[in-house]
Parts: sequence; structure tokens; C-alpha cells
Amino acid sequence: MKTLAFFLAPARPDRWWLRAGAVLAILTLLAGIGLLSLSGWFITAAAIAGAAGLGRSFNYLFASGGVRGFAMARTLGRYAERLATHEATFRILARLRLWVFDRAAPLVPAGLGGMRAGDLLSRVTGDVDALDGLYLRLVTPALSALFGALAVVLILAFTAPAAILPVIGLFILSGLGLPLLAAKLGQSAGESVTHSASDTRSEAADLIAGMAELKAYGAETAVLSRLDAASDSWISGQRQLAGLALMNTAVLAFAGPASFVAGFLSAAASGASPSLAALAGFIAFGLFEAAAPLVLAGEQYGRTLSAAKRLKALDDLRPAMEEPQAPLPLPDGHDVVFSSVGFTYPGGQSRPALQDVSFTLPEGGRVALVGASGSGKSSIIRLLMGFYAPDSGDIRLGGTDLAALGPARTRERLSLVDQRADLLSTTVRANLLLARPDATESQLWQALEQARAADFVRALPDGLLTWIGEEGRLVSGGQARRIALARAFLRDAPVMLLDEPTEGLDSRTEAEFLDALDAWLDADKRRSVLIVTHRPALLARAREGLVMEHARIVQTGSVDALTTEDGAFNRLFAKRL
Ligand SMILES: Nc1ncnc2c1ncn2[C@@H]1O[C@H](COP(=O)(O)OP(=O)(O)OP(=O)(O)O)[C@@H](O)[C@H]1O
Repeated sequence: MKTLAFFLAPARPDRWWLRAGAVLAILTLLAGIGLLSLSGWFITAAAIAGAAGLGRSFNYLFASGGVRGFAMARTLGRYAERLATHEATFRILARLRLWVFDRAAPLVPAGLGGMRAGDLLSRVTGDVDALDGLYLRLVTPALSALFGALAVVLILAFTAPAAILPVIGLFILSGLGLPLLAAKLGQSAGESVTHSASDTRSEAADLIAGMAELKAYGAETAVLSRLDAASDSWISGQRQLAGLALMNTAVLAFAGPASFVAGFLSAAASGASPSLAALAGFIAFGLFEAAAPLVLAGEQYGRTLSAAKRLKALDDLRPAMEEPQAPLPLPDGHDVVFSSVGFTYPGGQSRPALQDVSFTLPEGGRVALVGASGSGKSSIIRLLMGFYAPDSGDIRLGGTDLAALGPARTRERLSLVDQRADLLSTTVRANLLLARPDATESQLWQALEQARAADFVRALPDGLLTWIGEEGRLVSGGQARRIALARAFLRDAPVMLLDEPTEGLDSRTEAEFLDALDAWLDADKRRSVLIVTHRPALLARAREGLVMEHARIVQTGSVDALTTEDGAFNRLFAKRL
């Protein structure tokens, strides 16, 4: 219950829609009770009056007007209630989706807190949707059932008091007992539906993302069989819930008339006239309408609760580096200083990724970071980008500790291009605008010119508006890298971080990429670059070199000096340069 209560808070901004929905639901229920009881009483009384020959003295007009009034109120009320509650629910769910995204986004650089991408997708879609059970089927129907029951007690107190106990007793059984039973019986099936839906999406996402590799190794059968198992379990959970729904429908179909009989007989037994006994019976039958949505809420309870738990779990995950409460303003300078930085990946091997790492990337500096695979080069970039926080030592930008600036502010001064050149599956233009949403057309073309990408973008079928495919698969690796570089130029942050940016490119494309970079650096002498590389061509463009071995910086100096010294650098590069 605490978990569900947590999700009432996001409903606050739409509380007036919910309240309007609840009031309309109560009015609709009362109109339904009025319609059934008045028409039941009217028919019985008219029949008795007719049989006794009192037809003319009976007030048909009053009763038939009332029946029409209630019928119209009920129809209009139901329509307006659906509008209000659905409006509220869709607004709340839209806000919840953003809430999930806001919780997940800071986790992304450090790996989604152990979640799979499909699992996150399932939380944003299926789990958020399942919470409609809370707003639509639990809160409003429970309120209307409560008020409906109170109104019925009041009416019966004046008409057939003896019927109060059996009618309310039966209503408690069907409106509280049955939903609780349904919740108990449906809990494990509901949980299974939530989890297996997520597993199915995760397996499907993995299958699609890795289709080429899986096909190449003939390994798709294993993933397909996991997908089959997850989807079988999803279907079986849904089948159990459908079975439960069927059973509840049957019980409800029996309980409705039973309420009528209980109301009628108890009123008649206490000496009420046949028309008043019929009134009591139909009141009980009308009130019974409020029980059905509660039973549905009970059926869905397991699913709603497990979805709420999975969403709440996101709130408990903390990003590896949190934003400070009050981030300091960005300093004027942007020299980067690592001082005795130590870092071990959370949940990774206990071996540190960085140990006692100290170096400076001064304004205007061009520093290459080299070292064997796994020595810790990319970890330096990840810490500087604020994806993780150092365990010891500190990192400063323009003299201010990154912890005090926070990752978001720090990144305003940094641009990152790595070998994956992460491009979104959208147009060239939209990819560029990520770096500067208000960039003009001419600024976009200028950045493309700078990155030596303008010619091929012009030659694309729709130019800037060409869709570049999933993760940029419809452009070549070199073109994708140059679009990413143009994006970094457009951002115009003074510190450029390049992680193996030309890996996999031929030497001509690599030279074009580096010429573009050189021209950008030369245009403002305060611009600096840190290049992680194994490639001699990139080293030639750097002035300083840092050599890493086993998580430590073991050698520093100008690239020329490093090539002549007998040390770690030469062990890595001497043969290649
Ligand atoms: N997300 C992670 N979780 C746990 N350990 C990690 C993670 N990323 C890297 N490591 C470990 O940290 C160490 C340094 O990795 P890092 O990626 O910084 O090396 P690198 O020098 O950039 O290697 P490469 O040249 O192959 O990219 C390695 O031992 C690696 O296994």
C-alpha cells in the first residue's frame, strides 16, 4: 500500500480532474440507484394500483418524469465521468513517463543501474500504463462505492430500514470481500504478467539489436528460445487473469439478483408494502453496480502493485555521480586538473581502474592519452564527463571541483566524440541540433563545413533532412564520425574529448577528420583537446603525451621526448612510429 500511496503524489496536479471524476461517478451511481429503484417501485405500485382499480388516482407523471430524469442523468453522468477520469489518468501517466525518464537518464552513462534496455522500455510503457489501475479503477470507484453505500443507508432508513443490514452486508461482501479475494487470487498471476512482459521486451530488444551478430554466429536459436519462454509465461499469466475475470463475472452475475432478493425479502418480512419492498430490492441492485469496478481493481491489483514496485525501484537507484544541491557557477577558465585520482568501478572487479592519477590539460593544450587496452584511458574520460565520481583525489575544471559543479554544468564546457559516434535514428539536422537546439541553418552548415562533412551531407537524398537510420547505420563509419564531430563543433565547448575517434577509418578519412580538428583548435588558442588513442596519426597532432599502464600514469612529456626516451611509450609505439 505504501508503494501505491507513493504514486498518488504525481496525481496532485490533476486532482481537480480526479475530484470531478469522483463526484460525477457518485452522481452517476446515485442516478443509477434512483433509476432502478424508482422504476421498480413505479412498476410494482402501478401494477398494484391497477389491480386494485386505483389507476386514475396513481401519480404516473411524477414517477415517469423521475425515471426519465434519472435515466438521462445516469447516461450523461457516465459519459462526463469517463471523460474526466480518463483525462486525469492520461495526464498523470504522461507525467509518470517523464518521471521514469528523469530517473533513468542520469543512470545511463554508468549502465542503467544493472537494468536491460528492454526492461527500462517495459517500465516506461507497460508498467506506467498498468498504474491506470490505481487512478482509474481503484481511487474513483472506491469513493463512489462509499458514497453510494451511505446514500443507500439513508434512503433505506426512511423507506425500509429492515433492508439496511442485508443490503449493506451483501454489498460489503461483493464490493470489498470479492475484490480482496480477487486481489489475493490474482496477485501471483499479475506479478508474473508484469515480469514476463518485461522479460519478453528485453529478449526482443536484444534479439533486434544483435540480429546481425546472432545470425553471423548462428546463435539466434538460444535467444529465440528465451524469448519464447518469456512470452509463454506472459501468455500463461494473462490466461490465469482471464480465468479469474471469468469467475468474477459469473459471481457478479449471481450476486446482483441475490442483492435484489435480499433487499426485497428483508423489507417484505418487516412488513413493508410490496412496492416499498421492490424499492428496497432495486436499491440493492442499483448499489451493486458500484461493486463491479472494484472487483476489476482487485483482479488487476497484483499487476498494478508489481508495476508500481518496479517503478518505485527506479527512485531508489542513485546515479554514480549526483548533481549537487546548489551547483557552483562555471569558472571562467577551463584547464582540467586531475590530482591523485583513484577509482574502482562500482560492482566491477575489485581492481582499481585508476590509481593516483595526476595530470593537467591546460587551456590550449593538446594531450594524447595512450596505453595498452584496459589500462584506464577511457575511465579518465568517463570521470571527467561526470559519469562516475572518483573514490579519492579530485578533478578540477578551471580550479573548481567537479563535485561542486555537478555533471550537468561540467559538461557545458566539454564535447565528447568517441569511436561509436552515437547518432540517433533521426535526420542529420536533428542529430546536430542535439548540441545546440537553437542553431540556425547557416550555423549547422558552418559546423558541417568545419567537420569536412558538408559535401557528403549535400549529396544525401534529402540533405540535412535525410534520415540516417538506426544508430546512423545508413551513413558510413567515417561519415558518422564527421557528423559527430560537426555536432561537437556546434556545441562549441572549449574542451574536446576524443576517445579513439578515428578507430576503423581509412587513413584518408582519418586525415580529413584530423585536419578538421586542427582547424577548429587553431581558430581559438584557448581550445584544448584530450585524445585517447592507439593511432600514430593522432599522436602526431598532439603536443603532450600521457602513458598509462595498469591504471597509473607511468610516463609524461612532449610526444617528441616520449619517442626518444626508453620507456613505456616506446614499448607501445616505437615499432609503429
Ligand atoms: N563499466 C565497467 N564496469 C566495471 N569495470 C570496468 C568498466 N569499464 C571498464 N572497466 C574496467 O576498468 C579498467 C580500465 O578500463 P578502460 O575502459 O578505462 O580501459 P582503456 O584503457 O580505455 O581500454 P581500451 O583501450 O580497451 O578502451 C579495465 O580493467 C576494465 O575492465
